[in-house]
Amino acid sequence: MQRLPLPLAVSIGDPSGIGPEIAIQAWQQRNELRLPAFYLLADPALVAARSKRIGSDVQFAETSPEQSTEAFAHGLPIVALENRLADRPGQPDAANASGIIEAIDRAVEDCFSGKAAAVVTCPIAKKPLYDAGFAFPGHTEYLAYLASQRTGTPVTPVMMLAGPELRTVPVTIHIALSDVPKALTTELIVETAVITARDLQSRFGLSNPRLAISGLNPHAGEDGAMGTEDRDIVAPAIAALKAKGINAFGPLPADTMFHASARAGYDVAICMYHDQALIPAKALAFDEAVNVTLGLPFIRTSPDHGTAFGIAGKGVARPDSFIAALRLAGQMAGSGKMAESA
Ligand SMILES: NC(=O)c1ccc[n+]([C@@H]2O[C@H](COP(=O)([O-])OP(=O)(O)OC[C@H]3O[C@@H](n4cnc5c(N)ncnc54)[C@H](O)[C@@H]3O)[C@@H](O)[C@H]2O)c1
Ligand SMILES: N[C@H](C(=O)O)[C@H](O)COP(=O)(O)O
Repeated sequence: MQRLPLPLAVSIGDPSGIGPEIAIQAWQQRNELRLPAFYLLADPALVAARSKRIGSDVQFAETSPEQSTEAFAHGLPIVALENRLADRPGQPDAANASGIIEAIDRAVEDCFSGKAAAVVTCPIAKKPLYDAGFAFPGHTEYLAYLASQRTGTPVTPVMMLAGPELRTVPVTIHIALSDVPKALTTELIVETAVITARDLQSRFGLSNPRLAISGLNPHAGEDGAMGTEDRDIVAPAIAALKAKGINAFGPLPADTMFHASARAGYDVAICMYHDQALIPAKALAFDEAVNVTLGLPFIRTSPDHGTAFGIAGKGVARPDSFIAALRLAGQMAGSGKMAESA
């Protein structure tokens, strides 16, 4: 008997966002797009209610991770959460936090226990989770926490946005812009770049990845005339990376490193703060880019967009970035073979 590939574990994200409907749409396109098998960790009642709301005739298969690859052919596999989730599109509610977090926890645990090949997360909104006491800036940091709890080893996560024409990594992530200069250290840049280079080799098959390192200030500081961080913090990090044999160069002025011919010169842009990295990635490929967490002992991808509360429940959300996240997770897991559907 041929063994079926391990499925991807998809966490439902914030149920008031578009997560349920992009998962439904992706499953409906599974055959034409030859998507890897996945199951949705969710409240089945929420997914059924959202399906009805958007006028979808999707079939469901309430199942277990172990049975989900087989079930994938016939219905959207749902692995039921213990917590209930309400179908109130566009109205985030801290009362859903337990279910949102349970879905993430179980997806990670399914990877560690060999039931799933990777974690794919639907978007969460940070504020309702913070209001419920969630102490992590986002998935990226929470997944690293779960990994270090599970393995007993500290884990530093790195956020990478990966699109067809550009990969970017923010060194500092979910912090206020005013806090960036204080948080930016030579050590943090080096650690982020080392993890990025290592994972591009091991998980993306790039034997000698080229890392373009941005500056922080306009014109990368213009020799200290517009800020000293580029000279005093970023440049020493690049020297340290070169000394480790990593193909890193910069600091590059951020405004001129993303045009087409500049992009041809590197495999990833290491940027100093969130928007410096995410604006070019999303501007170039909002419907195709994928958020990947590097540095984890398991694979995690996510669409590049958020909860899109304004369009949730209307049936107009595009599933493309989520589909790209499924595909990339499948490729990274090396499944190669896609689950055949009936
Ligand atoms: N992976 C994640 O969990 C993740 C990623 C990004 C943002 N967020 C969170 O999402 C929330 C909302 O963030 P935001 O408003 O800045 O960004 P957003 O991506 O949710 O929405 C930005 C704009 O793009 C549109 N849009 C987003 N996804 C779309 C899709 N699939 N199809 C069609 N249109 C789409 C929205 O309607 C909106 O106009 C925030 O709380 C943020 O923290 C979560
Ligand atoms: N910074 C990400 C983005 O804007 O796409 C997003 O908030 C997701 O972060 P997590 O994957 O850490 O939740």
